[in-house]
Amino acid sequence: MSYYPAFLKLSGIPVLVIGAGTVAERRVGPLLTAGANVTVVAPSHCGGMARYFDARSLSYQAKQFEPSDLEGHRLVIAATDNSQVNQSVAELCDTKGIFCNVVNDADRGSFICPAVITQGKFQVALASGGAAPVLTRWIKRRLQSVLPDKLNQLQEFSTAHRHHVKRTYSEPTQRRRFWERFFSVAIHSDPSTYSDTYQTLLKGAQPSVVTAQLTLPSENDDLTLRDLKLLHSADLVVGDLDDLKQVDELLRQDCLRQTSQVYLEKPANTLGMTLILKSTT
Ligand SMILES: C[C@@]1(CC(=O)O)C2=NC(=C\c3[nH]c(c(CCC(=O)O)c3CC(=O)O)Cc3[nH]c(c(CC(=O)O)c3CCC(=O)O)/C=C3\N/C(=C\2)[C@@H](CCC(=O)O)[C@]3(C)CC(=O)O)/[C@H]1CCC(=O)O
Ligand SMILES: NC(=O)c1ccc[n+]([C@@H]2O[C@H](COP(=O)([O-])OP(=O)(O)OC[C@H]3O[C@@H](n4cnc5c(N)ncnc54)[C@H](O)[C@@H]3O)[C@@H](O)[C@H]2O)c1
Repeated sequence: MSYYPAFLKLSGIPVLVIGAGTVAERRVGPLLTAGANVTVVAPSHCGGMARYFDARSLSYQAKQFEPSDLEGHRLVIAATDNSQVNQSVAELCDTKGIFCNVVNDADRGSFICPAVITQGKFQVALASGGAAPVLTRWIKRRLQSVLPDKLNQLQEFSTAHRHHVKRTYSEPTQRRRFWERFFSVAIHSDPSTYSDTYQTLLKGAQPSVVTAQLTLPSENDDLTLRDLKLLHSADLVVGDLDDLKQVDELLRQDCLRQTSQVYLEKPANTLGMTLILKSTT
């Protein structure tokens, strides 16, 4: 059995969270952001949970869970530190056809909560089928360091121009190609240049190749987030054999590596290389 991934619309939907510790707190923020009407039931709460108590769509009941608390709820999170309570919540939910997440046992619940990276409307959700949550968290951190930080603006720009592109290109394949070319250039650019790139590509012109000269610290641990992102975005990297070897694991598998003796002057104890970020010809 594998899980079916989906994004839920919870605006105005009553959701019950049982328990008010650190794990319940991690659930409540995203539920409120999604517009759910959240009820939290727990005899005590952690410090972080208190910041949500002023929210109009949250009600906190300082008491132990009782089966009647489930009435009227469409989604339930069993997040107490008592596995027997969590299990009986799950069983009751099963009989009532309510979807239930059990934070201490994926198998007992009917859905699991993924690790999420959010940039505006853009969401990346990750899970390991309940098998390795800490691995999931670790992969999320890795992804965060390589994802461009302007996804939000890129999404807003493409949403605003979607209908125009649809009118310009009647064929879905043409539209997809147009957007792929646009994103491949825009992802490395400042949002102020999106309009120019868009107009240029609409006219059918080829965007120019974007290059970057990097001088990097000799230890990978000292690389900045910007360096990591640039290295990961590169389609072609030109540099000394030794320098290339050192950054090899930070490059994408499909990135071309090219060794060259001729290289820019670099300070001692640094690596140097030329990155071709996107060649669209
Ligand atoms: C991804 C993330 C999302 C989130 O929770 O928001 C998440 N766990 C995270 C972190 C984390 N989890 C644990 C530790 C402490 C390390 C340790 O002590 O072991 C840490 C680290 C930390 O807290 O920093 C321990 C743990 N987790 C579960 C169990 C029970 C079990 O495995 O049986 C135990 C043992 C408990 C015990 O021993 O008592 C179960 C689940 N954890 C899930 C999600 C679901 C499966 C997701 C998947 O498929 O990968 C599921 C099934 C529950 C669910 O669906 O709710 C979040 C990263 C948040 C982020 O960084 O964004
Ligand atoms: N899913 C995850 O990511 C993850 C991570 C770490 C731990 N866990 C598991 O989640 C459980 C909860 O972790 P936590 O750190 O939030 O615990 P916590 O001790 O901080 O909070 C437990 C909460 O449950 C409430 N509670 C206890 N009995 C209750 C009852 N009968 N009715 C209503 N509320 C009740 C307490 O008042 C408290 O608010 C842990 O026991 C652990 O097994 C899950």
